[in-house]
Amino acid sequence: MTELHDAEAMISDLPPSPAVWCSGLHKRYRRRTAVDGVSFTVGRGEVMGLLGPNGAGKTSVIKMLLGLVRPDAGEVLLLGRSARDPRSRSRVGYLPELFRYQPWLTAAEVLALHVRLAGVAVPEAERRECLGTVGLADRAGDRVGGFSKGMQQRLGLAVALVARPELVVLDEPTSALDPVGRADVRDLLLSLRERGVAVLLNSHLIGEVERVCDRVVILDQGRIAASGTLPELLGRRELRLRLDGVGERAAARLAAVGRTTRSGDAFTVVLPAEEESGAVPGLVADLVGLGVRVHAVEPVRISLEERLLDILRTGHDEERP
Ligand SMILES: Nc1ncnc2c1ncn2[C@@H]1O[C@H](COP(=O)(O)OP(=O)(O)OP(=O)(O)O)[C@@H](O)[C@H]1O
Repeated sequence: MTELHDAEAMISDLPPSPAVWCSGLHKRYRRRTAVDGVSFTVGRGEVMGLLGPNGAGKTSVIKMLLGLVRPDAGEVLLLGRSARDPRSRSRVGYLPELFRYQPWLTAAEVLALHVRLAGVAVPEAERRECLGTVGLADRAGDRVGGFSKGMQQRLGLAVALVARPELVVLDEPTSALDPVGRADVRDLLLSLRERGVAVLLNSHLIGEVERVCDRVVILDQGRIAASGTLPELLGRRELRLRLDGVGERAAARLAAVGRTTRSGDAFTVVLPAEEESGAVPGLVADLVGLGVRVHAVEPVRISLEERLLDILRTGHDEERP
């Protein structure tokens, strides 16, 4: 008995298992490899963004995580349990990319149905509040068949949230929403994080991902092209210059600072991570000394969109080993 209590005490002292843990996921559809060795974790209370071009494998990964598509290889644990275990599934909320709800049911009935399916007791007042959170408070008694696409997506969000999930997986949750609806979803994601709910968000709206996500995984052709926290991914700074009269020695001086690209008189130099505060004034002084005319100098931190395009163009994340 004491030993059992000791074991329970030891387990309760352990940090909670990640919301999502997956390792070596592979999926082929006939000859086409859709997902090729994808591994990542989503911590409890973490908002993680999945980014990548059309066909990169994002939805396939999500479906494998949720047990909706069987991986050819790889392992998945949701909330510390197998993805097929009903005990983990009942604590996961999911909004699919292509959503459709029973058109003959009212919004309130759809929520009641999903609460029953999840096997969780959620009082009616709480279900109504959930509809209010997604802006459907006054449509609870209306049939879903008469809802606009955006309203159906809002209902889908309510379905994903209503059974008090510990992990919420949202596949393009704002694709049908108006700008106000998008801003509402952003607030919703932040409030989920505050409550310790983990979120996996697949979205093409990079600005949205940049605002709400703690960490990002970038998929390209079924593989992880880059991943990290936003500061890790965006930590890179660049120096943008407009110069004329750049000869060989000046070009070499620019290249000595970092990788340099040129488009006409516009030069972009990647600044090293451990850039000394004197590096930029020193460079400008040297360029002037080499006869270069300096029209503009602007150090910038790149946006997630620029970073994403850069990673997808070069095929890998040059910042990381
Ligand atoms: N059921 C299927 N049968 C055959 N091929 C599939 C199937 N589902 C996905 N694929 C293929 O797998 C690849 C990845 O598709 P997936 O839907 O996972 O990409 P995605 O990153 O979610 O794309 P998007 O941003 O366009 O939604 C694509 O080449 C797609 O054609």
